[in-house]
Order: sequence, then structure tokens, then C-alpha cells
Amino acid sequence: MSHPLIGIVMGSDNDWPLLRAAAATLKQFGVPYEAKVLSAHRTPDEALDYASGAAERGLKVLIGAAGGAAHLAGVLAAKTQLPVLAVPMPSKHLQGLDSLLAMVQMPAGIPVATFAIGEAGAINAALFAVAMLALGDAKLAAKLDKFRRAQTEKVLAKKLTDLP
Ligand SMILES: Nc1c(C(=O)O)ncn1[C@@H]1O[C@H](COP(=O)(O)O)[C@@H](O)[C@H]1O
Repeated sequence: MSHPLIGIVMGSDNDWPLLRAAAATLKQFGVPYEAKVLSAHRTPDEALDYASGAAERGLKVLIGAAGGAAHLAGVLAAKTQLPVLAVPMPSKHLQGLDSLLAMVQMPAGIPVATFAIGEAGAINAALFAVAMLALGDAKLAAKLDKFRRAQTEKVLAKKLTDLP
């Protein structure tokens, strides 16, 4: 695989079962990525180093996923100018509402773009990253167009009689 353009970072390996949908989406578009477990709380120095070196290593977009007191994406954004896409993970006691609010309520000056809680958010963050790369890559833009057309056709082909 050529050098990664997208860095998928998650606060715990327990987030991976949902985050792998982001990786699968990037793979579907042939976009090289790397996936890492790093935590603003548990591995603060490594998380900061990762973010501060990301642009230099050729990464274009970071996806930061975390649950509960979800500081990871904001902390990554504090140390890089790369766009950071935040994916709130479902949490044990508050079902991810805590993660969502922690990510979406960034103070003015250090933005992260926050997506839906869970797997849909993971997929959409990956699609958004693809859309950003597609701005400067006509082949990727054509792939995205094809994907969206196929999705439209799939929905239009559904008949009420197919439903259980
Ligand atoms: N929110 C954060 C951060 C962070 O924000 O840096 N690091 C880990 N976590 C989250 O803690 C949850 C529980 O983690 P464990 O299951 O490993 O105890 C995970 O969803 C993780 O993303």
C-alpha cells in the first residue's frame, strides 16, 4: 500500500469494531490509511507527537474516534492544522451522547468536524475524507460519483413488496 493519506486514530481498541467501517470505506475507494490506538488521557505524549508529525508524514486528514470524555479529536486538532473529523463512540452509561457533546462543543479557534455516533459516523467521516481528497483528484471524484449513483439506484430499486 502506498503511504497513508488518512490517519484513523481511536481512543481504545474497543472502538475498532465500529471504526473498522471507516477503514473499509477508505479501502473501497483505494485511499491508503493507517489506524492507531492513541489516547489523550492514557497516552498523551504519543497522541500529541502523532498529531504534530502527521502533516510532515504526508497525512492529509485525521479521523479521531473516542467515547465518553472524548477529548482525543480536539487534542489532535490542537496540534495539527490538518482537518480532524471526530467520530463519537457509543459509551456504556450514556450511549455516546457524552462523546457527541464533548466533540461537538469545541471552543472557537480549534475546529473539529463532528459526525454521527457510531458506525454511521465512522462511514461518513471516511466518505467526507474521500470528498476532501477528491477536490484535488479527478479519479477519486469519479469514484465518489459512481458510489453515490449506485446508492441512489439501490434505493430507487427497492419495492414495498420486498419488505418483510
Ligand atoms: N475518550 C477516550 C480517550 C480520549 O479522549 O483521549 N481515550 C480513550 N477514550 C475512550 O474511552 C472509552 C473506553 O475505553 P476502554 O474500553 O479501553 O476502557 C473508549 O470509547 C475510548 O475511546
